[in-house]
Amino acid sequence: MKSPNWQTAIEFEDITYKKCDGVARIAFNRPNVRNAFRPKTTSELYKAFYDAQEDTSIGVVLLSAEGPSTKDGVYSFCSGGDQKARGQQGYVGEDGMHRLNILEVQRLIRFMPKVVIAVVPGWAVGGGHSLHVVCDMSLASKEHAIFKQTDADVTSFDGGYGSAYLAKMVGQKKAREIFFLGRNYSAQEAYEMGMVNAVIPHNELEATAYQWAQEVLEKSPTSIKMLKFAMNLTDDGMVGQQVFAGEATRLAYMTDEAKEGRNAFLEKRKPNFGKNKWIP
Ligand SMILES: CC(C)(COP(=O)(O)OP(=O)(O)OC[C@H]1O[C@@H](n2cnc3c(N)ncnc32)[C@H](O)[C@@H]1OP(=O)(O)O)[C@@H](O)C(=O)NCCC(=O)NCCSC(=O)c1cc(O)c2ccccc2c1O
Repeated sequence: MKSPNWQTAIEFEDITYKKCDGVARIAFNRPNVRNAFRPKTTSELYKAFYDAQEDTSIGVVLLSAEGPSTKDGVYSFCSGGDQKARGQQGYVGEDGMHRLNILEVQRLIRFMPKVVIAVVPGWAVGGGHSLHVVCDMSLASKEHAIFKQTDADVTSFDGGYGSAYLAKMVGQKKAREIFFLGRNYSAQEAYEMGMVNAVIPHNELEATAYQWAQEVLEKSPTSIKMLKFAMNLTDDGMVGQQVFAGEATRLAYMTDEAKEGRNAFLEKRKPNFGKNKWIP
């Protein structure tokens, strides 16, 4: 398989954002601080994910990371919120506002009608760990990926997908161990507990992620979207139902029946949905 010819989609400071043949690649680009995110990072992530969501040629997004660190050669996916940017009520951006806007990024990943794959080349820690949890699938570097939850070290707690959804993934006991002890877990251990789809030799990680994306792109876009939303639904309550039902409405709009309903209203007549339309 030929290697992807990535083209920069939008220039950012804290992330890179590229596209190639139906795949978008969004990558953290602060490797010297283990790819910690500050408000600028999260706002750039949001813009990139939103662009990928709106681009009808894109079916899969890879959430990856640049690296390694030029200081010590260590690879990281993301080490969570930048503790230097942390203020009293959140993470403080250039506008002085205190925000927790990584949660908006999480929701975009969760609800976008496309597959998001976390490509974990190194440390996935704190809010960075939660990000891989919320992605649809995770691939991890055999040699360098390390999973760790430090929320309870720094008086933070992702009480949503980062913990409760993780517990659905790895089981209650294991999720509590991950958060309560804050230990390091290798890619293999993460795979064995069910939070990583595959452990990949480091130098094959990006190519494998691109290959997985190409396999997804061969499938029916409608099936993939409805399957993602169906699997989300049971954990997302009424919002999950709303997202799934929104797509069901779109499918209904595409029928002759829906066109007749709309046309009848516009033509100020009674709709004629025809006979024998009550399919069992
Ligand atoms: C990730 C580490 C385990 C790596 O350890 P290692 O020994 O390899 O590296 P160093 O510790 O020496 O780090 C190298 C270099 O990077 C800087 N750095 C690393 N992580 C961060 C960070 N998160 N913020 C700022 N800076 C960071 C470090 O200071 C070094 O800089 P030098 O200048 O000294 O070279 C280890 O680094 C580590 O444990 N990092 C902290 C992990 C952490 O606690 N993250 C925050 C968790 S809370 C969170 O992420 C979070 C954010 C949200 O917005 C939320 C919103 C709503 C709910 C919950 C949220 C949430 O939980």
